[in-house]
Amino acid sequence: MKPFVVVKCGGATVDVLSDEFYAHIARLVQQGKTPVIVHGGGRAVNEMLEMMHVESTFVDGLRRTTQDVLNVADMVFNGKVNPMICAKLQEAGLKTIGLSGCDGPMIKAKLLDEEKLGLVGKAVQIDTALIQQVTSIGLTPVISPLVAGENGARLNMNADTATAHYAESLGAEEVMFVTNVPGILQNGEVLPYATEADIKKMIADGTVYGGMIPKVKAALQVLEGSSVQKVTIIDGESDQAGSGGTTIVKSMEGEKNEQAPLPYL
Ligand SMILES: Nc1ncnc2c1ncn2[C@@H]1O[C@H](COP(=O)(O)OP(=O)(O)O)[C@@H](O)[C@H]1O
Ligand SMILES: CC(=O)N[C@@H](CCC(=O)OP(=O)(O)O)C(=O)O
Repeated sequence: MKPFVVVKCGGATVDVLSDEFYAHIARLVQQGKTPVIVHGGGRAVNEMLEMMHVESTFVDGLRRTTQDVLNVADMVFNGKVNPMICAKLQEAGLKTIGLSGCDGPMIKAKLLDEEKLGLVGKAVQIDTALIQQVTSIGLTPVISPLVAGENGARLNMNADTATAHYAESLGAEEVMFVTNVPGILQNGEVLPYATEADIKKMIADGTVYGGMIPKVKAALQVLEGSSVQKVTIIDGESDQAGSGGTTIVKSMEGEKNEQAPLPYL
């Protein structure tokens, strides 16, 4: 089977992803890889919520989701962002299928912490057979971050977290978190590498905050006991899409990436 490369398109950058980004995804297919696109859309949801005068707040980078917020999020993710990414990938020469975690369902979830976060899901069962099936007939799946709750309910899930679940379940080779910054920044500089210990320290001292928190946690989750060999946080707006950024590694000993890093810091 062709190796899966899971690419998360962040909502902070999704409207302005460079043509080079989409060309990079098309090249992955030519190179015999199977890209799976998971997208966010947090910024577009914020804009729509503001227009509709619906309030929403974040706790450690996760959106507190009321039923009204969920309805708007569903409309924006599945009615706007997902078809837009599909159309761009089609322009780059790929055949696509738009999905959400509710299809299949691929992700079944229970409430993570109803009091604190409302209708946000925590995965209880992940089944990526649907991804295997659609990719086997040459389609590139583009997946929005809603997941299945109980009795047909939909729940919201951070797209970075959903990405980690899909990557682990698929046994992906590589995961790329594409966002609006050129990697993890520390004192204004991009870190070429970050270990688990660095990340814990940077969350504790506030260097990593907000939407970067679920991203680095998801990055560490996929490195934990799965087949994923390379996890990067990269900028999707530049014409260098697909290269550079911060590579997340478990630790510097036993480093498995082909580009052996220099002694860290
Ligand atoms: N150390 C850091 N380095 C870079 N960005 C950071 C850092 N800490 C927090 N951030 C914030 O995280 C944001 C990316 O997360 P988010 O807005 O959720 O993006 P996305 O929509 O791509 O998931 C950046 O735009 C930046 O504001
Ligand atoms: C629970 C939760 O936080 N859900 C996110 C899902 C979208 C997302 O993760 O979008 P980004 O990629 O833009 O961050 C939200 O509603 O914003």
